[in-house]
Amino acid sequence: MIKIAPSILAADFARLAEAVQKVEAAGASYLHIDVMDGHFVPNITIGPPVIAALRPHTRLVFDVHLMIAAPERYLSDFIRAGADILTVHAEACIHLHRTLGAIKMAGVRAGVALNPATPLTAVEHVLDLVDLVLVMTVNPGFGGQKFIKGMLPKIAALRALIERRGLKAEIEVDGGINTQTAALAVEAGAAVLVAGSAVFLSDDPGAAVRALAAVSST
Ligand SMILES: O=C(CO)[C@@H](O)[C@H](O)COP(=O)(O)O
Ligand SMILES: [Fe+2]
Repeated sequence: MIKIAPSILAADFARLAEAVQKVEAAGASYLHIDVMDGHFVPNITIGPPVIAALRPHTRLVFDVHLMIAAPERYLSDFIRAGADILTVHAEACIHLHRTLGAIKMAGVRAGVALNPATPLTAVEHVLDLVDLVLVMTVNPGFGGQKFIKGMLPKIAALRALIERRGLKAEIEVDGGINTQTAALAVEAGAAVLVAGSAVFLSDDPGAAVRALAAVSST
């Protein structure tokens, strides 16, 4: 089963609870929350207080994508705020193995993300530690960018590697996902689709979630 993870980056920040309830009712699995610090990426978004404020409004799994430098400094703040999955960038962690171990030790799911230019070898030695690998299909920092098709072979190679090693990590794709690119990503091996603009900039976010789920299962 393919999972849909709407990204609130494209939602109206003044009406987040309402936006989240719409996608939950439409059958979304995860709520993708993009945290940016203005250092690791050239943009600043939200932090733990906004996540904590949203937590009582939904039962969706909070899939927190940390686009921040040295994320190990803030793991406990995000867990306390309500994160269920904490994904750190391989490029942002000097001690990636230690950071992923700390996330698991804290009792939440661990994810590792890869920028488009980062090869799979960067996560080869931590794959057994993670619940999720996030393959960025745009350069992180902004919503509304164009899907990079050159990432499809990377997704396929990751899928093969995970299967060959008998691991359970989910492959999540993030950036430029719409009904067309969703089909390509799923065909390559993705199991979780993040979508911001395609969901929250549409007139009917619930219908957009259902459309993505329908495309990806055909
Ligand atoms: O992490 C990011 C961007 O850095 C994403 O999660 C975006 O929020 C996806 O937005 P769309 O490309 O779907 O508009
Ligand atoms: Fe993201």
